[in-house]
Amino acid sequence: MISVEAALEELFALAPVLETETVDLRQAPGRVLREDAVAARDQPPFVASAMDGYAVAEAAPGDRFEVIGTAVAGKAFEGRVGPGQAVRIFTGAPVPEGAGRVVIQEDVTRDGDVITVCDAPDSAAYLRPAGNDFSAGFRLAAPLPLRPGDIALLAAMNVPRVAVTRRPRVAIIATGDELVSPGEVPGPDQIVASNTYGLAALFEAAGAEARLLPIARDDMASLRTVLGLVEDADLVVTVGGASVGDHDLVADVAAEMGLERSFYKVAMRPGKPLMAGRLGATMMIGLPGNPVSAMVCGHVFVVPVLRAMQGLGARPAPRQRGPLAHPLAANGPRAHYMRAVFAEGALEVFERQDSGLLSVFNAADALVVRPPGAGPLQAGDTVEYLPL
Ligand SMILES: Nc1nc2c(c(=O)[nH]1)N[C@H]1C(S)=C(S)[C@@H](COP(=O)(O)OP(=O)(O)OC[C@H]3O[C@@H](n4cnc5c(N)ncnc54)[C@H](O)[C@@H]3O)O[C@H]1N2
Ligand code: MOO
Repeated sequence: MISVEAALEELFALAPVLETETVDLRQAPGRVLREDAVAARDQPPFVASAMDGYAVAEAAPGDRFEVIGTAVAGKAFEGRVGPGQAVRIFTGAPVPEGAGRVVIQEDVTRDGDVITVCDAPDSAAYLRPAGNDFSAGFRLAAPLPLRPGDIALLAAMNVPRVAVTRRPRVAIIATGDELVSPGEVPGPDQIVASNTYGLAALFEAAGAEARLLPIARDDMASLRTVLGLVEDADLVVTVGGASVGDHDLVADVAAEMGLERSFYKVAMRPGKPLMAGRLGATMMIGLPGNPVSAMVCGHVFVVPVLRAMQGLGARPAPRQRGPLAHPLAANGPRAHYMRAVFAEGALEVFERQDSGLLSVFNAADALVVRPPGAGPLQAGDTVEYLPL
């Protein structure tokens, strides 16, 4: 049995960094930028008005100006504003030459082509200098997982296509005679496969392309057949059949198919019977079948692997620190990832930690991490946790 940290190192060693591809900005959200993107021009490219009003050289209370033209967003006023003159201007319009400020329309009265500034005008200039947001040469540095704000910025930079990592292709295999797919009618001894669906969602949120293969039955031939469908996946994730029971066949079949095993069994709870290796060109991770074990291992191991594959570096899932709401007993020899919820800023660890309880996992905001052999804790003590 190896530690969680050692298992992660082994997994990173198995995970290739995938090649890049160029995609349109609309296909880029959630992808990992792999080459710096550079702005070709300033934004705004000209001095722009920040408000609707009148562009003037300068203004004092009671000043009068003759309105000599109009500047709108998309069409500048071609000319100069001289002393005693004003240009009607709208938000986003280029500020005409000679103008030193914009007086907002709320601060003037207008009579025909003459405006008069009120007694106490707003003193702000309401000019946005050229390059106020960013200048030509501004760069978004890779590697970077692209969030909605990055997409907006790239569009403003006039970068229509970006180099991103190809999505990792993950094939997911559920194993077990007891399983049917959601929507099927289970027999009296059967249950509905769940964690593979949750894992597919988790992997997709981490940037992967997830494919659910048919459920493998608890016999070697069926497992062999389904493992044969993995095709061009970068990673195959099996679920269940990983433990010591007579029907836990994944390790045997994978070995027979040429698996070079990196490790089997990790000192953690839940998730002990975790396995990993290389099957031909494909990385393989065997997750335990208990629904919560599979999901916890998805967060702790598979998502960091998917991030590494996308060029984000070999790093464990980021942890945070927070106070406990109540005392916690000493931990055993395996790292314990405990389902917990935030209540008034403190972490409440659920009483029920059985790895079959998806409803509890789903109610959790956090996995409180208890290191192997950690001593008892008091209410208010700080613990590390993985946000969910
Ligand atoms: N004698 C021992 N028994 C067990 C040990 C052990 O060390 N000695 N380990 C326990 C631990 S810890 C876990 S975790 C499980 C892992 O077992 P497997 O990975 O072999 O998983 P299965 O036996 O196939 O299934 C366990 C459980 O999960 C349900 N399951 C499986 N796949 C799915 C799925 N896709 N969706 C929903 N539920 C699924 C399955 O029906 C079982 O109830 O072993 C313990 N036993
Ligand atoms: O590893 Mo098992 O996951 O403790 O339930």
